[in-house]
Amino acid sequence: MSLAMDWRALSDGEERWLEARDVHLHYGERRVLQAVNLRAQPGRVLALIGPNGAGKSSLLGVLAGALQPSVGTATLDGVALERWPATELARRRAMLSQRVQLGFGFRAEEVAMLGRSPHGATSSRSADGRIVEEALKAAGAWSLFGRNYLELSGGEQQRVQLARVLAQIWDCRDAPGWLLLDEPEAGLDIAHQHELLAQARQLAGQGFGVIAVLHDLNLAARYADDVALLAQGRLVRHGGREQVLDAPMLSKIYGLPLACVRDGDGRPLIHAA
Ligand SMILES: Nc1ncnc2c1ncn2[C@@H]1O[C@H](COP(=O)(O)OP(=O)(O)OP(=O)(O)O)[C@@H](O)[C@H]1O
Repeated sequence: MSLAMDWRALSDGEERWLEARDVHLHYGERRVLQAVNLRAQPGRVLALIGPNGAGKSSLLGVLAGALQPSVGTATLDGVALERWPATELARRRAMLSQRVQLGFGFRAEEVAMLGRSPHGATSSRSADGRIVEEALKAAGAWSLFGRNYLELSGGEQQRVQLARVLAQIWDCRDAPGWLLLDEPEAGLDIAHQHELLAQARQLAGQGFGVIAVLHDLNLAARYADDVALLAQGRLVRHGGREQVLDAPMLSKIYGLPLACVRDGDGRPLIHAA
């Protein structure tokens, strides 16, 4: 994989992060997020965890610029997301949503090519074709080349969608790209779950910022650098995975007795006690 990351040469003083600043979000009368302050750093994987309905997808939507907070703001590089030109923002961050419906029988590579649409004026067809090939390979979807998307299994479709979002931010050059994943492991078998998150880790190693909503605490323990725990719309804890994946705290938040053991590499493994 070849990714140019000239942004590393930028001065340390630059605000190169994705941030929620005092974010409140309401759906009508329903209060979904309250006073959330969260800063995600490029080069790291941040897992958003918490019970059903805690507000994880909503927060991801705010950080993607897809949802406008009722109060507060989300910023990229210190600039409010709503002030970013749509095309510029699309080149910098890509979001893999939980359920992506497609009405047409596109082939897998055509779906991945949709990720290149924000680059129309600045990228050649041959460059786009090469990037789509690399993205399909990175997403474990190269074997699906030529297949009708509507005839793929849910997990196969998920891998093609991952290729689409990878293709969207593949060639970020001037600043770190951001990959926002909403329950990316849903519908994937265990091998592909680990493959996807290993890929996310690899991208973080190359300077991308990755934020993933994860229900599986052990995937978070294995692949995340940082973890943000949400409950009832509030950010309960945010920090390194060792700090946040704390069995007593998680037991309280999830309402289930949980215990923590260590795997052979010393990483926490959370299980029902
Ligand atoms: N479009 C909407 N209209 C009204 N309420 C909504 C809407 N979307 C989400 N909600 C509500 O907002 C709250 C937070 O939802 P959200 O999907 O962000 O939670 P979550 O932590 O991602 O949940 P899950 O783990 O179940 O996916 C829930 O109570 C949900 O019912």
